[in-house]
Amino acid sequence: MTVIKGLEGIVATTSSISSIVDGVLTYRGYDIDDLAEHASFEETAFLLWFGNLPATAELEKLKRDLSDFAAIPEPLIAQMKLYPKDANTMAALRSAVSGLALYDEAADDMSRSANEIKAVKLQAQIPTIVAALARIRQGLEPIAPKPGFSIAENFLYMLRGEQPDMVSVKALDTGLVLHADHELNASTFAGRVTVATLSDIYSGVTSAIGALKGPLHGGANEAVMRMLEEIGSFENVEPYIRGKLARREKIMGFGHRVYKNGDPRAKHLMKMSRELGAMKGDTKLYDMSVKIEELITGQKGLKPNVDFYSASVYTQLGIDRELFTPIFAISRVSGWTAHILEQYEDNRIIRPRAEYTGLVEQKYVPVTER
Ligand SMILES: CC(=O)SCCNC(=O)CCNC(=O)[C@H](O)C(C)(C)COP(=O)(O)OP(=O)(O)OC[C@H]1O[C@@H](n2cnc3c(N)ncnc32)[C@H](O)[C@@H]1OP(=O)(O)O
Ligand SMILES: O=C([O-])CC(=O)C(=O)O
Repeated sequence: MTVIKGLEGIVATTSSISSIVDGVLTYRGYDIDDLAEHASFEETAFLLWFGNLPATAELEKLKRDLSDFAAIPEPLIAQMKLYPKDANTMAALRSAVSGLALYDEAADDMSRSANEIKAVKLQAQIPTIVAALARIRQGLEPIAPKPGFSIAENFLYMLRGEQPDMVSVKALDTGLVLHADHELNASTFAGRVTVATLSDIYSGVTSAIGALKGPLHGGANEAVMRMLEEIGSFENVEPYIRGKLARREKIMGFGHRVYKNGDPRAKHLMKMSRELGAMKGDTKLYDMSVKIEELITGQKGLKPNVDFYSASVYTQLGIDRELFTPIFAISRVSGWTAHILEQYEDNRIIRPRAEYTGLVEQKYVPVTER
């Protein structure tokens, strides 16, 4: 047996949802640069689920469905109020999404049409859950979703309790487009492994949230912000980063399993970070981030990934760092569910092998003789 640690370079499935070839990311054949510039998140989700950009009537129907499904069950809100206020937000999200299944009578209906509806429902309800968790943590009442708002607008509205400004809505919407799917990343793979046992879509998304939480994956965006806070000032960037490199510690938000010459999403987030800073008249976070990039790329040859500049973007939108990875989940649930639907279409249980390296030929000894 040849063991490839971390399955690097192993092709584990075919997929027609997104691809990364020569550093170019596409969703259903559309370049991410084109989508980031022109598409809304709702159009992007439709594209991932159904394989084509929606016509006007299809997009309007999807928006209506997302609005209609956005409310979450009252008993779930009551349960969320019982979670410890200082619980990890991704752990709370993982519990709440698992809980959603209990209130969906069609949770175990494995027909394509029922699963498509559940994909749209999960997409609609996860932003409501994240906003409710954020408010409950602050001792505030959750705010009900507003019909007719986009996902980005509704999320900021439910978080802040007031109509969000259009610059913030556009920035968040673009962020959601950029994070929506990414081939066979760890959380998508976790979701596909789960549903390949013919378990339900809620189980798949719950597994995926658990995998996204880790700091080597989606959790890196929160870790980047923690690092920026620890550094504190532009002047401290260089000594801080040099110290980390000397101790051979990882710098969060840098490096990637697939991209070796840079993540095509990072430049969009970098631009957004610069523009938001300039608009607010405070470019400190952007300037610090650029300096970190200079040092890491110069010294290690590592480039920023999608998580690096998203930290300063979200902070400049007034969002707490505990919500960064949940926001990633708000976007990525579109990709996870597209992959889950694809897995069901042509399923085989995913069950690789392990090379055994443990003890052999052990003889049982009764407990009293050990
Ligand atoms: C949405 C996303 O999931 S994007 C990724 C988010 N994660 C992060 O930003 C966390 C920081 N980055 C990392 O830990 C890694 O680069 C990963 C997890 C993204 C990729 O991991 P792998 O493909 O296994 O790369 P691996 O860890 O083997 O790195 C190769 C070399 O680069 C080094 N390296 C990789 N990333 C970093 C980093 N961020 N800081 C310092 N060194 C790094 C490794 O230490 C290793 O060096 P070595 O060969 O001397 O041991
Ligand atoms: O693909 C990966 O390994 C991680 C990543 O960038 C993502 O999930 O967006």
